[in-house]
Amino acid sequence: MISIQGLNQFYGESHTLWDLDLEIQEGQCTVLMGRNGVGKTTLLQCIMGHQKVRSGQILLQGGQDLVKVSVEQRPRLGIGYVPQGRQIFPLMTVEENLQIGLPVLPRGQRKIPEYIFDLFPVLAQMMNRRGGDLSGGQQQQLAIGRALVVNPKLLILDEPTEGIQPNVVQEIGDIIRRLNREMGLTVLLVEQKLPFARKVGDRFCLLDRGRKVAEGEMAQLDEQLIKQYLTV
Ligand SMILES: Nc1ncnc2c1ncn2[C@@H]1O[C@H](COP(=O)(O)OP(=O)(O)OP(=O)(O)O)[C@@H](O)[C@H]1O
Repeated sequence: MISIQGLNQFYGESHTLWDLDLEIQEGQCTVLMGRNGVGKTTLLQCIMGHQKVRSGQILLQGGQDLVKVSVEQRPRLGIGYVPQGRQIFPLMTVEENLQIGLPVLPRGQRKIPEYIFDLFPVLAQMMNRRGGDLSGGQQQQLAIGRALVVNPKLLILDEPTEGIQPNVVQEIGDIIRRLNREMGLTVLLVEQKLPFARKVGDRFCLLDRGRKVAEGEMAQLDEQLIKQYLTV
């Protein structure tokens, strides 16, 4: 679905991503893992166009290079993004937060899809409440709902369980699995919690200091890799 080839990224003089290659396979849920500060968020931001890439390619199926596509165009290519920290607009209502993605859709199709309310009934109940009044878990559901408004084929999530109560974490895991396995969305997510990664992920990719150090089927993520690259 997406083929990342030879990606290098810098913050000023600081070389952050090094010659990164990664294949995001269609229909799979890939979990990007690694300790704090290894470059996971930066990689997602490069895919979304929020960070500039120094060299390398991010190829879509069909060969289009995302690096050459403007930030505004990327959601139109079927990519939904749930950023770290959710980025809900606190003074806007739930409905207005959801509507933000609508201009991406062709005229005549600019309607919040009903299935979003089937997935997250709480959003239907709280349509007129302000985003800032929602709990952390509800805001995360809103952030995922907002990303789904553009009818993505690829859903990218940056630490969707960060700062969320355990019962809601479970619910969000179930929803990501449904989106991936029942509705066929390809998923790429950053996740630090190992049980959650194992539950939702088909594949893992481990980063260390901006380089890919291991990848494979989730079952191949063994104790040695965990000790070497994940435990602190
Ligand atoms: N806007 C920025 N300007 C300069 N340096 C940055 C910027 N954002 C991140 N960095 C640095 O780049 C490196 C990679 O950060 P990044 O946030 O991508 O890592 P991460 O693996 O997502 O970490 P975390 O798990 O803590 O979110 C870190 O050393 C970080 O300090």
